[in-house]
Amino acid sequence: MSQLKTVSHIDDIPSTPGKFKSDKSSYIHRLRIYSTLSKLTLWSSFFLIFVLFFVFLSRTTSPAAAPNRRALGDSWGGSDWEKRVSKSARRSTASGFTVLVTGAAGFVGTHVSLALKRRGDGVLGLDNFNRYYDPNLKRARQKLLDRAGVFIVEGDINDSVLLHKLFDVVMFTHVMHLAAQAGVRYAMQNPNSYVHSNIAGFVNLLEVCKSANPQPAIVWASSSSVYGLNSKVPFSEKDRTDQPASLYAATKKAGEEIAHTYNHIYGLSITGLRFFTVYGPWGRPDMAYFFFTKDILKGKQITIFEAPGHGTVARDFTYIDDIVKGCLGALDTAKKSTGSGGKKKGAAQFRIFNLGNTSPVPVSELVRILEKLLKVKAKKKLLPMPRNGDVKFTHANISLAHSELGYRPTTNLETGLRKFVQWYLEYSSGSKKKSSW
Ligand SMILES: O=C(O)[C@H]1O[C@H](OP(=O)(O)OP(=O)(O)OC[C@H]2O[C@@H](n3ccc(=O)[nH]c3=O)[C@H](O)[C@@H]2O)[C@H](O)[C@@H](O)[C@@H]1O
Repeated sequence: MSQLKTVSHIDDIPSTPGKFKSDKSSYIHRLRIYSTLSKLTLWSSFFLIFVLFFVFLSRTTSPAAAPNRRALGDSWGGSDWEKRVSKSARRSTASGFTVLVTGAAGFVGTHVSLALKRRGDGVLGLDNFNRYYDPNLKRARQKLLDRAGVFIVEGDINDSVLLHKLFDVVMFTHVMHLAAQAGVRYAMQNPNSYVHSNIAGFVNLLEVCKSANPQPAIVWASSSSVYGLNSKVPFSEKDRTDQPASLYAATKKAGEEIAHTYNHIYGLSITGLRFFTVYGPWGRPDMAYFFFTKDILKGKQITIFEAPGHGTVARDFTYIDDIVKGCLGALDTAKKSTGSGGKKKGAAQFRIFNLGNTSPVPVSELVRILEKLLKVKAKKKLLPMPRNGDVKFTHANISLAHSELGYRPTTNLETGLRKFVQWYLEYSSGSKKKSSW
């Protein structure tokens, strides 16, 4: 009924709206009011959504949002906390550095923090203890650092309020930036976490460093994955890095470019280190050498990727102690930043180095060594390398790191894996009940 009515009234609306006379039909007049009202409602809704969107954006990006995040669970602040921070950052030798290590509960972060503390530098850790892999392992590393006198602040590099606070409490001479979303293949499952940590988090950290007074020198972890689909080996720092094979690689490459702008505009001294498949005790359970060990011991099948035409996939596996030496070499040769309070005062150092083993090993050989060390035959399945971010091989040219940092890796894969397996067996037997890995 009502539909019919509406249609009949619509028939009354003149075809030339400009000539419409209000006194001709009160119904049409009402219709115009309704239509104006509904337009108004529509536009006010748009306006409201627009305003809400910007309120949301400012809360998530501005430093003012951080206290709310604190209320939701971050655990920092207070005088006891500040005392712990200062104590951990206190160096024990007059010439020592004061280093903020981001990602300190991570694999490389733990080893670098321990090495710095051991030689007398002041070290403060920062880590968000995310769940990318078993947090129990991160907590175990935290205990190790705690025993060595390194305190890890729990927080995210995206929290600028926290970062500013740390720089208020401690005058850092250096930042060793190792916090990142790692892993090549996981980038297809959770791309945003790479943008969040490796791009947004890095920019946030650089923003705080640039406005610190004095500015610290920064050494940070890039990746061998920036060489992407390059086929010329060994990979040199002079080679192109514009064909990444994964989003992970692309975010590390973006990090290198971002670092350059902060060096150029603000005078921050920045050194990027391209790590080549780092392995060793306290390593990452998401990496092949680690889960191959676990699966071989459990009698579970492992998958070995092959390049097209049954070709070999190889990696320049680099032992953690060699990487630590490279990191310390980079810190020791880092020149001071030249800016202060956000203003550049002169050109600052900008460097990029490969830190590899310069001796690539096929993945099938890695498995053979593990079988020998574990005394268990692996159940192997060969599969063509999926198109999920992997590259066929990596191989570092390390002559630049050798001449500038004194970097000289000394651990071959078998020696390094032996140390890893020894640690793995001890750790897994001690933490079987606590951990899921
Ligand atoms: O050097 C780097 O830049 C990168 O090294 C590793 O990445 P990746 O070399 O891919 O290390 P794994 O994931 O441990 O893989 C090692 C090798 O095992 C192979 N693999 C992996 C998984 C698997 O199930 N089967 C298999 O054959 C991969 O194709 C690769 O050749 C790290 O995971 C990255 O975070 C790091 O930045």
